[in-house]
Amino acid sequence: MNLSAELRLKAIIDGTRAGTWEWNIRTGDVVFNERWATMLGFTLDEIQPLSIETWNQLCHPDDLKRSYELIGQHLDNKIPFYECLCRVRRKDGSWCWIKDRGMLVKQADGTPTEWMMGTHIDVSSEQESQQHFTHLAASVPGILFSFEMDSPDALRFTYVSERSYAYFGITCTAIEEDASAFFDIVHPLDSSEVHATVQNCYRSLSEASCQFRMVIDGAEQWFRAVARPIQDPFGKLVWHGMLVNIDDQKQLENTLARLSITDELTGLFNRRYLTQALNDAMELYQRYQSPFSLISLDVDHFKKINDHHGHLVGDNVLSKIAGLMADRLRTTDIVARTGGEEFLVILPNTTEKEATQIAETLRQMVNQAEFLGHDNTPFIVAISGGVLEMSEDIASVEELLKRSDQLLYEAKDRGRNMVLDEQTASTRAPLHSGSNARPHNDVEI
Ligand SMILES: Nc1nc2c(ncn2[C@@H]2O[C@H](COP(=O)(O)OP(=O)(O)OP(=O)(O)O)[C@@H](O)[C@H]2O)c(=O)[nH]1
Repeated sequence: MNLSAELRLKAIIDGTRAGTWEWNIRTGDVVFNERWATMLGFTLDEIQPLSIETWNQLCHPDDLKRSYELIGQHLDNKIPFYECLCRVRRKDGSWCWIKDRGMLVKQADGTPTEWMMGTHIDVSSEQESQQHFTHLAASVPGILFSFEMDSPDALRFTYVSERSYAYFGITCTAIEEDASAFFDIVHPLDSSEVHATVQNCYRSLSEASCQFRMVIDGAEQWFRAVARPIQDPFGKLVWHGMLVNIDDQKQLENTLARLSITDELTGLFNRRYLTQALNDAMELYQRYQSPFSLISLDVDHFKKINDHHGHLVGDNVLSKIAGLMADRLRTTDIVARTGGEEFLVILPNTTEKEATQIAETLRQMVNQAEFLGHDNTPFIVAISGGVLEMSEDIASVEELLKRSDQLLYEAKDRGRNMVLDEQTASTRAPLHSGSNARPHNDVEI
């Protein structure tokens, strides 16, 4: 085809719907094409006379400043092309986004002319979509992200919303440049779970979610991440998802979990937890013969304490006994208030002899402690106990509890303020001689 260069250039410019500009950087003269004017809602005639001032008036001042800086860099040969995104005022007063591109025109031998030439392309709709997305990402209560994986161990974040800085103090750019900026602050105890989820994403190609802790400024915070793969227009799988801070929800869950196993009055474990712990201990015993002992304790004549001093003092007695027990016992022991004035203690790796000694110490501690009545008069409290070591002839938790209760009732029958284990019960001799026993509740009150 034998078309002139001028015709071909015009066809290309018309086809791309580009506005064109030519600017004499010395005189300030400019030439715009008709498309340039219609892009902004004008006709060329309407904006005569044309000069660089026409552009200076229509371009947003902030963008104009940036534009001249970039042109300066181009004229100083620091950048090969000039390119800037500018807001430009339309005839109706609204703003449009213009992608402004151009360069200094040079002679065939490379000598610079006085002219810069380039194009203006209206990119408002792309820019508005981008702005909408940025605003949306800033307003969702979490961090939006996209990632790709060439292998299960090569995850690359292709997008992270700006909230990453508010959440982690790490910019989205830093995470996009190097995913380890994110993975490095995953809590060490949760990092294998996070990596397993990532590997699962790679293998299953389906939606994945994971809850984990991040260590931010030395403090743990819980997050939940959900991601699902979507095929991009080039056929590549890209995971898109959101990371939400669930710390409040986790705190609440932990509080509820703690409350569900805690006795409100004493802060010790409750019967529900103890039953579970006894089942676990029994299983360990049956599988690995891991020994343990059980102590049942009950406050003597507690009804009289309540009746005489009132329920509040009764509550204080229970709390004080709980405190004495918690102080004396090991952290590996499980201490529970299992009923009104009943306590149970599981002692792992403890023989009956050792457990009986511990129960006896508890009995003495309670019996020697000073309790104060409603009128601040001191009174004495006694407890009785039954001690039993788990053995092969005990078939179930129920049987274990029944046998330790029997020992406790026998201690009550024999006069209270004493501890009995299977051996002492069979010899019918109470463990304490009575010499170190202080007067009993029913005597005192
Ligand atoms: N203050 C207080 N009293 C409670 C609580 N739970 C149960 N009680 C009371 O504890 C008392 C237990 O009485 P009993 O079962 O007769 O036992 P006891 O008086 O200690 O007699 P023995 O065990 O035979 O020595 C009852 O009066 C219950 O109302 C509690 O949480 N706080």
